[in-house]
Amino acid sequence: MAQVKICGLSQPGHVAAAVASGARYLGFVFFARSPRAVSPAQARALGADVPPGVARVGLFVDPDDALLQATLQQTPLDLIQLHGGETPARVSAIKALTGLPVMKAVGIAGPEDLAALTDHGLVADMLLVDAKPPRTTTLPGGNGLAFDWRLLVGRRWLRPWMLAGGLTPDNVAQAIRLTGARAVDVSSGVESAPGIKDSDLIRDFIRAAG
Ligand SMILES: O=C(O)c1ccccc1NCC(=O)[C@H](O)[C@H](O)COP(=O)(O)O
Repeated sequence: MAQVKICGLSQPGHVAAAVASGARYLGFVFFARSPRAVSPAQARALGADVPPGVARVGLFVDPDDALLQATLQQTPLDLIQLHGGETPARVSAIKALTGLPVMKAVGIAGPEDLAALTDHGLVADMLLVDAKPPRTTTLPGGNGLAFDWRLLVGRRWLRPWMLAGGLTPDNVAQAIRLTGARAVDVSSGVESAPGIKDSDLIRDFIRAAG
């Protein structure tokens, strides 16, 4: 079974549904422009009763040190997800600053984007292989768009990786079969409206990834 990360959680009932269905990672978005953004206090409450073995992931977009420190003072996190234009050097600095493992998201639109996975694989603890956002959006992720999964066939990186981008309960099994992903990440595909998670879709997604 592929491990599942449910990203952009903001309601306790959806956290409970994700945990009960077997999610291994819960994503909390600390990016003000996102419809899924939560405050550190909200994230702390959402993650308070998470059982051992389920990781609380804090998602940031080009955060400065002050934001990271202020968030971590208020919210226990197990993994930092970086979803902006962070360089490998910045990833390394954030690991040192926070003392937490870092998952670096890399947007893929074509073969020319794959080299960034190799570069980030030298420093990040995990890689998130996501669709490159379209120029028309202000959101660096969570756009519900897939990329051509065939680009990943036969590729290997130094670090564990998750597949993301446009995954749904209907296509996740095929995506896993084609790419060999051992972990998958979803946001829009388990929502009934933009930013609104749906417990039934969360359950269906995790079952389909199994
Ligand atoms: O979800 C957001 O609102 C978001 C905002 C800013 C940066 C990243 C964001 N989400 C990133 C994720 O981890 C998503 O799960 C990933 O991009 C896949 O999203 P989707 O295609 O909607 O499943």
